[in-house]
Amino acid sequence: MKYLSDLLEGLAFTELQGSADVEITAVVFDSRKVVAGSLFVAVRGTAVDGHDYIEQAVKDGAIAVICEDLPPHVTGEVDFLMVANSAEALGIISANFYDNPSQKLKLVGVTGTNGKTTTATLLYQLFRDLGYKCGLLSTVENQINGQVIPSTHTTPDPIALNQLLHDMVTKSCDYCFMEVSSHAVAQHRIGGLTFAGGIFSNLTHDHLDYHKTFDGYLKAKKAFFDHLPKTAFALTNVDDKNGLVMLQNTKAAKKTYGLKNMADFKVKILENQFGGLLLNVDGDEVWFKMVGSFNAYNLLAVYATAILLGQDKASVLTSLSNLTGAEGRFDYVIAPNKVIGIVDYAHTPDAVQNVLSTVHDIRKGTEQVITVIGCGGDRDKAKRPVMAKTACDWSDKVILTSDNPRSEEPTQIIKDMEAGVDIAAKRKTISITDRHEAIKTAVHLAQPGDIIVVAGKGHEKYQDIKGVKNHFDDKEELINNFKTLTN
Ligand SMILES: CC(=O)N[C@H]1[C@@H](OP(=O)(O)OP(=O)(O)OC[C@H]2O[C@@H](n3ccc(=O)[nH]c3=O)[C@H](O)[C@@H]2O)O[C@H](CO)[C@@H](O)[C@@H]1O[C@H](C)C(=O)N[C@@H](C)C(=O)N[C@H](CCC(=O)O)C(=O)O
Ligand SMILES: Nc1ncnc2c1ncn2[C@@H]1O[C@H](COP(=O)(O)OP(=O)(O)OP(=O)(O)O)[C@@H](O)[C@H]1O
Ligand SMILES: N[C@H](CCC[C@H](N)C(=O)O)C(=O)O
Ligand SMILES: [Mg+2]
Repeated sequence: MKYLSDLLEGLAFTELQGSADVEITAVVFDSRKVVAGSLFVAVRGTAVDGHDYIEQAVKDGAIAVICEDLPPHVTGEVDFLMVANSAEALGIISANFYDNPSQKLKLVGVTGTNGKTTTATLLYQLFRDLGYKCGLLSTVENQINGQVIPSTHTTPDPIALNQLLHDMVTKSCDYCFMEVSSHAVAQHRIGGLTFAGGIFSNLTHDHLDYHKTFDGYLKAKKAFFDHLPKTAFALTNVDDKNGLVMLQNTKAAKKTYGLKNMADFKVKILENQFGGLLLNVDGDEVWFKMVGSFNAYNLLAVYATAILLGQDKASVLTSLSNLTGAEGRFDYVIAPNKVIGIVDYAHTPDAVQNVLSTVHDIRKGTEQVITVIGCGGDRDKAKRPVMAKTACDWSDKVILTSDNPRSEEPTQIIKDMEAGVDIAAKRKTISITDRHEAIKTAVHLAQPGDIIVVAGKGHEKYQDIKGVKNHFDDKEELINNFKTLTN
């Protein structure tokens, strides 16, 4: 049983109208989810303002409201609590409602443009392998000790987040590894959480539709480190241009990792093949199953985190060497005629460049690289021509197609991509709007030994067209088309 007064710990409010001595049955920030006895938190969003729904929330049974401005006319016995920032208050209230679960386990957050899911998933797999009970919050899925809970966001909203952490504590988890998206930092979804550590992977072009400028995007990521407590560690990639910027104002213990620059944790790539990576990790040579130099960074970040969390080096390296990471990341299938199909979640210019340069580095000889790629609708338009150009720079043939068009016209998104393709590159490019047809065409163009890279959707099992999510699975498409080939 929770009273409003129990939820106010650590919350700075400017005014309370009412007694705070009321029992709260649920905390909600969406009026459509109000039940009798709810505390409704009115949040200003990107599309609408939650303050416009206070009246509706009260009609539906909310008995207390947190807001930045009082509504003009609300009738009934309702407590009002005024705050400077409702989104920030929602984080603190949610944590209090679930008895601050992040303080009862070790919570480690991973932020950066690319590599969050891979790093968080590897950490979860590693620590379970080392014998700990763990939770995972990721783009692909959430997990509590092997129990899968579908995920809707990279970082859930504060209520869902604290509820999941509370379930992890109930199930005796020692650790939780989570992704921290820039949207989540900007919207205070992680407000009220206590982190044991924060990891930064890299910062490249993405989400400028939301953050407007690269500097705005950088500041959102940096704010995560600015708010880490003294007791935490802040681990950054020194090879990234902004790696050290992230740590400028943190109170946490500063730690670095890198392949090129001086760092607390260092790795050297000795071999990079389809079969995996041979790395020298702080003096020890170890083979890993993960492919590509970008995964050397992910593996190093995971290794450094495990050491910072007090784990034994030999056990960590033994376990890590067997792990394969998250679904849909450099995930490959081989056809009867030896065509290789790679599904990868590369949906930023940097990720496309990384996956294709890795393929370039590890292919044996003159095999063609055929890339199938699209860009998401209702997302950063500036990355479209750059992703298409990068695909052309690193491939022998490129099929431009649809990703998740969402509310946009698929042909227009492809036109935006085509703008990045110069006249010389046009000759090796085809545009096919239907992603099924695009993958089928790639398979039919491929000669034995050729490599098809299907980029952008990775683990996703749907394609969102005009708000309807139709079943779609890149790997399944490759496998089905491969079945039509003979050896
Ligand atoms: C752009 C964005 O991030 N939007 C997120 C945001 O919603 P919003 O600000 O648009 O909300 P809104 O519709 O304007 O509503 C404002 C407020 O009014 C309330 N409301 C609204 C209508 C109503 O009838 N009653 C009511 O009370 C809403 O509940 C909300 O509190 O807050 C919501 C609750 O947390 C999120 O679900 C929603 O994610 C949308 C669905 C989304 O697609 N987000 C993506 C871009 C995202 O967050 N992606 C990142 C990953 C990015 C990466 O790859 O790095 C992620 O963490 O998943
Ligand atoms: N450390 C890295 N540096 C650069 N690119 C990477 C790195 N790790 C993975 N990638 C590329 O980025 C893609 C996405 O990786 P991953 O899912 O781990 O990132 P993410 O940060 O979780 O992405 P999202 O923000 O969409 O959840 C991979 O499929 C791969 O192409
Ligand atoms: N977390 C990323 C996912 C992009 C995946 C890609 N398939 C797309 O739909 O754009 C985003 O919200 O930008
Ligand atoms: Mg992710």
